Amino acid sequence: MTTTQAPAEAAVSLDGVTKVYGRGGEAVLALDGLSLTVRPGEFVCLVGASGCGKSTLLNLVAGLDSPSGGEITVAGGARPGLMFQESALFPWLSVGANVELPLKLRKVGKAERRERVADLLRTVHLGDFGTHRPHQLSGGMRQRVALARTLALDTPVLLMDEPFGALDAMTRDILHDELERIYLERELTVLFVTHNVREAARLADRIVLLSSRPGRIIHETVVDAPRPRRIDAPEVAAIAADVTDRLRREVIRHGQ
Ligand SMILES: Nc1ncnc2c1ncn2[C@@H]1O[C@H](COP(=O)(O)OP(=O)(O)OP(=O)(O)O)[C@@H](O)[C@H]1O
Repeated sequence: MTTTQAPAEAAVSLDGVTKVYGRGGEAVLALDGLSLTVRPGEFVCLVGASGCGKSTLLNLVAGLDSPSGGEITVAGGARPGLMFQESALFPWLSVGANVELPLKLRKVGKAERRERVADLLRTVHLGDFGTHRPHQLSGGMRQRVALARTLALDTPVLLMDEPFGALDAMTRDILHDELERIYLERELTVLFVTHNVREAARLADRIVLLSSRPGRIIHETVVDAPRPRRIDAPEVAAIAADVTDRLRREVIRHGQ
């Protein structure tokens, strides 16, 4: 595994990262010499056609899999927190116990755990739901719990793989506001995968567009519109339209 100390100016860096699944005639080249530096406190959204290697990239940075070539560095050697489209909560545990789990695993004492869980649930506006079970919550609330659980890891780097992809537009909109508030308050670094170009323009400091497989970076857009942005703001729409055009050209070029 090539997760080592990142240079001071990078929270996450990928240097010439290649990922091949399988071998021989069956081999799939998912990422092809991809280099990317994410600065501390930066919010980077990754967009690209289906199957271009976005989840592969996040899984490699999360340390769930190893690159076939190249190097990945994460600041401080800390393991980033990872959130998916599915909340992946333990259904037999209460909301509070789900959030408490990372603290328990780190052997945080009972009194401090209780305090931290209450604080984290308040942070995601679920202060009154600690004793509920995940199935009693809506999809948006479950993603809030998943976010609280990820924050309990105390990691400065958050990796998010389509975390709001299964939610309705209104819930997603509210969660954009919540995530942005938490990201700013806690000075997090976020690497966020999405199919939704508008969502990327709403949230990102920088949108990184990947080619169709094998994934390479084909364009980067710096989004300097002030925060908070509305998803229907003209500047968000203009950026989304530009990125969508580029993505469409790439999908056509690739013959999908
Ligand atoms: N374990 C695996 N074994 C073989 N091929 C894989 C494996 N995981 C992913 N792939 C392939 O690697 C490519 C990249 O997959 P990945 O899931 O990273 O893409 P993605 O951009 O996240 O896709 P989507 O947008 O559809 O979620 C795809 O062609 C996929 O089929």
